Amino acid sequence: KPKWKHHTITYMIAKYTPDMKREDVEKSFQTALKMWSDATPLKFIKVNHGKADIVLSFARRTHGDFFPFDGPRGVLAHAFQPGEGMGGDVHFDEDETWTAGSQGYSLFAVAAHELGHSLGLTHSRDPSAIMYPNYRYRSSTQYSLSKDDVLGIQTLYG
Ligand SMILES: CC(C)C[C@H](C(=O)NO)C(=O)N[C@@H](CC(N)=O)C(=O)NCc1cccc(N)c1
Ligand SMILES: [Ca+2]
Ligand SMILES: [Zn+2]
Ligand SMILES: [Zn+2]
Repeated sequence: KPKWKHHTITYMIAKYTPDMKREDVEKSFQTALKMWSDATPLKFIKVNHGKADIVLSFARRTHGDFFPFDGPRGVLAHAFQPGEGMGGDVHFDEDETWTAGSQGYSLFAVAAHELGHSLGLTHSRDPSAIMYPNYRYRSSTQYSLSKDDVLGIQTLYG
């Protein structure tokens, strides 16, 4: 199972969404990353240019990989498992409405799920897990990883 060999992982926001304020995009990613770093020895460092392990961006339809997005709804985002180049990167479908509130899709909730993939996790059958395949709105305040998520991530980086 692919995983990051180093425990300090860099991330970069290559493109923002016009749906949200920049600081809300950054806060959504920061909160999602903190959930995973709280359950592991991993540390996440934001870099603003150059190389990064995890590159986060928004795109619609065909966008330079073999996984074109599908317009509104359906696929919301995808992430590549740990590795060189595109490994770890996350793409969010710009044809969705991204939000820090509750109208549209919660960028925090989707980022938390996608970053699980970026760290090496696959989908879970546990409906309470963030790695469950289907989206469920979660506000970033009263939200934590399920036992299944913690078990999964600690198997990789425990
Ligand atoms: C086959 C994959 C490319 C599907 C894609 C996904 O799982 N990305 O990680 C995806 O966007 N799945 C949707 C399925 C759906 N529209 O309900 C999803 O919401 N995944 C993100 C998500 C967000 C928050 C929580 C959970 N459990 C899942
Ligand atoms: Ca879509
Ligand atoms: Zn993509
Ligand atoms: Zn997924």
